[in-house]
Amino acid sequence: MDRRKTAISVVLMVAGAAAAPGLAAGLAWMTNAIVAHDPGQAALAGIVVAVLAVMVLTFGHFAHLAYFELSELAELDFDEQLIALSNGSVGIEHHERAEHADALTVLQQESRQFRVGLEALLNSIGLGLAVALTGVLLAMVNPWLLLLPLAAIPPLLTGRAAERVRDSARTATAESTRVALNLFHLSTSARLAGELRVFGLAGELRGRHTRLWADATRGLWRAHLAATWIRAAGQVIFALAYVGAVLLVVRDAIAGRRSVGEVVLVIALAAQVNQQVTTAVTLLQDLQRMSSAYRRLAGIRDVVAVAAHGDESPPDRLRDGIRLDDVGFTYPGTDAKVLSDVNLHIPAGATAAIVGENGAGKTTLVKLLCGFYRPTRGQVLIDGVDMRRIPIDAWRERIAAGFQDFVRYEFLAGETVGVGDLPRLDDEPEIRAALDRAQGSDVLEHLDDGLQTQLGKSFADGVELSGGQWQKLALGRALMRSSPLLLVLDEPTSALDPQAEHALFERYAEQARRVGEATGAITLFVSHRFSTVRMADLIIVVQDGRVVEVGDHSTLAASGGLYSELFALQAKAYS
Ligand SMILES: Nc1ncnc2c1ncn2[C@@H]1O[C@H](COP(=O)(O)OP(=O)(O)OP(=O)(O)O)[C@@H](O)[C@H]1O
Repeated sequence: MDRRKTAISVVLMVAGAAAAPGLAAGLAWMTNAIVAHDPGQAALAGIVVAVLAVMVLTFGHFAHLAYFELSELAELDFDEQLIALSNGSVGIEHHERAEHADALTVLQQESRQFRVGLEALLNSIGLGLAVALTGVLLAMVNPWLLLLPLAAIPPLLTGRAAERVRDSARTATAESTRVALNLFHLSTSARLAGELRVFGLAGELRGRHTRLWADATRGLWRAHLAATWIRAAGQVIFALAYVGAVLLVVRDAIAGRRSVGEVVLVIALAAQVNQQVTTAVTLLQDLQRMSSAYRRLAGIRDVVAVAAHGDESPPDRLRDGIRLDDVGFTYPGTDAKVLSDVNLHIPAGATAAIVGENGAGKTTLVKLLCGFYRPTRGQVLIDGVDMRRIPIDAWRERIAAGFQDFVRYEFLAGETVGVGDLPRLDDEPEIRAALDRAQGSDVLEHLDDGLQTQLGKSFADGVELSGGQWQKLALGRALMRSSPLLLVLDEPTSALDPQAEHALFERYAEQARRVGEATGAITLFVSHRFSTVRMADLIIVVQDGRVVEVGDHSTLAASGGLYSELFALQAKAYS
């Protein structure tokens, strides 16, 4: 930040604000000189008035130019804090809470408020000086006139009350706004355009979007209306005081106790007090909005800042493996038990597959192992140590993961893979090796600049990939870390055809077993394809949130249980 620019802006603003009461005094001087038929004094006063008028009219704008950069930085800083807080938590539980989502929505909308609030803070310095000068000049004419600024208190109070009304309306309408924004995103995303056309959903989504905005707007409009009445009541009180002040001086002037210049001075100053009050109310609102935005930010920070406590380090290598001891789980804000009575041992070095029907709880199990959520019952033991005792950041450094709903990072192709292990972001040989392990090297053949190709439609020359190609890069990213204790693959190959998935896992499982023998690393994958699942050392069958069968393919296939049923169904479908 440029300190010189900030200093210049403060000086310009203070000078511009102080010039306003000076202008009133200059007008009084000029009027008296004219009444006294003194052309020299009148001309001099005229020049002073003109200069002050120019200062009043222009300095504020120049000051704004200078502190523009400062406001930009404030807004940027706010956005960065919001991004950091959105991703800075240990788990992701708070993302499920409606009040957290509401606070985030309001904050996203209020981002500009930090710029405005900062400008308000700077402007209040100038305003404070102008109010002080105005007070001194008024007191010089008649100390009773000092009561005039007191009449400014009711509008200030009503202004605050009005802003509170508007703020609670913003919170109350946050959900509608959030859902409407989501619909807007759905309706304008290029990726989803095809599906919307096929189902002819554009009109339906637009209709829902319009209804939600209308709901939100109605709520906000009612609050604005109430706020306007509240504010007007305060302004009326001030207007009465203004009329009283002018009458007081006019009466004195008629009685010959005041000069015409003093009448002009009081009229001009009283008008300025009115304006100062209006400005103060606006500034106060801006400051109030900024402070409530900061309060919300602090609230989010509290929710997010669940300390990454724990006094145990993750083991260098797994010896026993991972155990789930009587684990149960319910998503925050819901009542339904998604996992119950899960008792499971995944031995060190194993390649394990989780199978089960849609909604059985497979991904939830994976999320608990990644530490996104804590079990609501029981414990997850890593080599006998309760996972709660291992700082989650340290645990995450030792896991790697590929998810079905992976992220399409619009980076250079190499970086898209390299972010899987940030210290090796640009390590081309490692990136190529990871892609090779993911059997994704063929993606590079379609890219003119290989790993240096810019991906993504946000860039004019960015290359768009197919779903399967994006997924291969995501899988490469999951395989970037060289020595994770746990590699989780939650349907990361769903966009590949079954043969390709089978080939990939066959090769991968072999490597995983070799690495697993050396480091005890566990590979855990979720797949609906039994041709892949059958390769696992251990198959975990989940049904309605419970682990109902555990074993290898041949044992489970022969047992006549759920696994053999599902396996037979799929085998029949393919034959
Ligand atoms: N964030 C969430 N909040 C509340 N409930 C959830 C959440 N995510 C999943 N659920 C519920 O938990 C249950 C298990 O979901 P989960 O995603 O673990 O199933 P899954 O076995 O991985 O299914 P699929 O094969 O369809 O991916 C489902 O009933 C689902 O509705």
